[in-house]
Amino acid sequence: MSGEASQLKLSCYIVCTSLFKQFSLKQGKHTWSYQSFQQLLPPSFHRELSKETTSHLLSSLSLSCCLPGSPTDASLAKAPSCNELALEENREMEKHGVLTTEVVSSSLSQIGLFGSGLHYVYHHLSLPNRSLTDVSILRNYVHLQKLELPHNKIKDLSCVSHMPNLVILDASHNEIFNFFGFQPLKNLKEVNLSHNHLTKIKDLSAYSSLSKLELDYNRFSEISGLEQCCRLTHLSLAHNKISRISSLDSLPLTYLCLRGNQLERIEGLENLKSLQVLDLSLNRITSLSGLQNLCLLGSINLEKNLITEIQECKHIHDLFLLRDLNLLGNPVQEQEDYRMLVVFLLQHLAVLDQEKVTAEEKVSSVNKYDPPLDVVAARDHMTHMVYQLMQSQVLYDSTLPSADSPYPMLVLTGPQGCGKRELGHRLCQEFSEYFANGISHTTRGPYFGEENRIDYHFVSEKDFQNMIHMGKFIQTIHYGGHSFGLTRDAIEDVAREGLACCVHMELEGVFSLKKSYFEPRCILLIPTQVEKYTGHLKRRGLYTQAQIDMAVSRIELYANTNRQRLGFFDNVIPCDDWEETYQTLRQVVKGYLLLEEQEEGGPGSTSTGHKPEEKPPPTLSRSGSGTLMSHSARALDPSDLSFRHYFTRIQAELSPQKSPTELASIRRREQLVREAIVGKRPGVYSQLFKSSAQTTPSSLLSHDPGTHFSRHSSSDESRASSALSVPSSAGALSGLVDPLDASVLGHTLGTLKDQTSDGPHPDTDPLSAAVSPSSDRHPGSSVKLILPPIPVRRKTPTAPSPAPSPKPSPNPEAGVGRDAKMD
Ligand SMILES: Nc1ncnc2c1ncn2[C@@H]1O[C@H](COP(=O)(O)OP(=O)(O)OP(=O)(O)O)[C@@H](O)[C@H]1O
Repeated sequence: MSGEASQLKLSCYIVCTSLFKQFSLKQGKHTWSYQSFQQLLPPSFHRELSKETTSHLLSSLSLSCCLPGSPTDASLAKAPSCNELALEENREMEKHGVLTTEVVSSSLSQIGLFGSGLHYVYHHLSLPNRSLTDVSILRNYVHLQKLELPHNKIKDLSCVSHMPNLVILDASHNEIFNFFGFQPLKNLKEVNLSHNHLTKIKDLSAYSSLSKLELDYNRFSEISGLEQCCRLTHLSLAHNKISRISSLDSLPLTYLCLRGNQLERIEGLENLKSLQVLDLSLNRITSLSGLQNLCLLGSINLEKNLITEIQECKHIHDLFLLRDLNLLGNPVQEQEDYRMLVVFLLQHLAVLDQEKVTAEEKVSSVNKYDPPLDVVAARDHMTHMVYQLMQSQVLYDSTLPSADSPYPMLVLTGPQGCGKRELGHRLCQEFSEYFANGISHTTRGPYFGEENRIDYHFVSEKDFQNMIHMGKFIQTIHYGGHSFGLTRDAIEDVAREGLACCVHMELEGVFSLKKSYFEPRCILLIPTQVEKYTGHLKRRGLYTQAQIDMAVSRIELYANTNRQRLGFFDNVIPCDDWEETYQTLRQVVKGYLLLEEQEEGGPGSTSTGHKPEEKPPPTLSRSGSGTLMSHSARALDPSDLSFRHYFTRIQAELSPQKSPTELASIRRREQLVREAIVGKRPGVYSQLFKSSAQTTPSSLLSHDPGTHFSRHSSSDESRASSALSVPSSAGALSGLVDPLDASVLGHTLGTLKDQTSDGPHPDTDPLSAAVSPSSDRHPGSSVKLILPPIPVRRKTPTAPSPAPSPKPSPNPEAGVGRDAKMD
């Protein structure tokens, strides 16, 4: 048959069937003759529609037909009486739930699909809610593709065996006992047998096209027989009696519903890599374990189960496509902060417990449970500002911020135990004319060999809290279960000596300190050989494994900060070898102090190179109580020009370099001040002087938010310029110190971690090569150095030596708890 001819036949077929439907609706059962059938067709079809075709069409539509040669047209005359009888009979059958051809005829529909020249007819029979018990007549409807028989009383579906083209079958809400009680149909894709009386899933391997299977509200107690359904993507077995998930392992399921069963654990789903929607509501599940591999999962319904722990969410923490989670009706909901914690743990969620997760919820959960460093610092800073403002105001004259150069501070930062404290002490000892330690307070007890007011001010938690409420602190942090904080008095003590303050602290402390009006120089000391660093921490014998892990994990935090915040650290120094680190550090500091050339200046110059007339007042002494004996009377004496020069110089040297814009601004302001003083232009500055003369001490403190902002905006600029100046300041070290390339550090740290299993190779280690100063190793640096916890000389300062190298502790016991530096 040519393509054109077959197309024509198909068209005839569509027309015939629709005519048939019209007539059967109007006239009940008819007996059709070939002629009468032809009369109904448009003339264009007459030639093409042969007797055979007509016969075939009519029989396939279950029409009783009278073709020429068999019963004649004359028989039509008798038809009405036959019909009446038949109608009566049909009514009787319908009463007993038997499906009749009339009912089928009235419900049958064909949907013609036309597209790109392809004509296709889709046979659809829908008979819902008819109280049907017997549908055996359907065996004649071999062309059916979609059969819907829901809400009837059907027990037997064997007629379906005669429908080789059937694609969709809905026999839900019936009385079927026999699971798939019909012959395998290779085209069958979707089957709904929900709400029946099925008890056992039989082997469905012959139903090779099956993709959707709904078996809710039956009596299944186990899942089986589906193993070979290699196209099954949608499976629903809600409200059965299933107590174990099994036999689903190899299926390409994207949707699985096991709502309302008797499941106690999630199992057997590990390999359902395509699963996107999972409904396990109304079960007895206690843990989310078993879901961790389902990386395409977007929706999980666990409503009304027995999940009690929020920590269970860790099992689905890495499901990055998960958007919808329902834990309504689980005991876990009773827990405090439940919603915020879940939102925090599952940041990708868009809907939790049927309620949209807002961006605000996500931000506040992060700020609460894992606040970014900026947030921690801002909170800390705000707390201390508020408490300070609540006190009667004291004028801290020594550290009072000046318009041009802030009070000089040097911060050594890096992960715990990286040696920054000892390095700071040694630095203050060597450069005692410039620096003294700013001593923090802590609530932790002293380690063996540590001394109160030298290593820390050791205080109780209660005292620490009182001090916070008294507005004593500039910044505090909570680290390793203890509180640490730097007081304004600690800095003021140093400043009154006319010295710059050197402090050591963790990264959060630096962030917080930088929020205050202080603009510290900040040096990052970072371990680059993780194994060596870990070994060093272990040897100290002070830390638990968890503390060591935390310290090690924070290396990445420092490296990231260095990578992401250009200029945050003024210098980065690897600290794998204590002696080398110190040599690098002192060179960096000498670079800050511009001491290089003067040191080379010949026999007349001092160890640190400053000119005799610029030397500050005599070396520091301590009172018996351990506090610094103040020289502040002399130091702050405005008539003492030598100090003023010295102090201004230190300030200038330690403060970050000014950008051309800042310098221009300063010059403009100086000009205005000069003019105001000589009475030339009584402009803005005379007003400023007037108001500042009238200001209360509190407004003189930089707590004034306005002051803060203006200073910070300028300080940001200057910090940016200081960032740019890092290479140049390192360059000033005549090639001794290579400024660390942040990207190299980040990269090499990663590489290093990979290498740790093989153990570090200090000599060939590319990381060491990348970050270590280009200077040769200090003589003796390979010797295992044993430092006393506190260098003895720090307590009774003597004249600084050029490069005091750490010596073994005179008291061997002093080394306990503070073992050799990283060798
Ligand atoms: N005021 C402060 N602000 C922020 N961090 C601080 C402060 N004081 C101390 N720290 C830091 O807290 C961490 C814990 O201090 P602790 O004295 O217990 O460390 P440690 O074990 O002695 O190691 P380290 O040798 O690094 O000081 C250290 O990294 C320390 O530098």
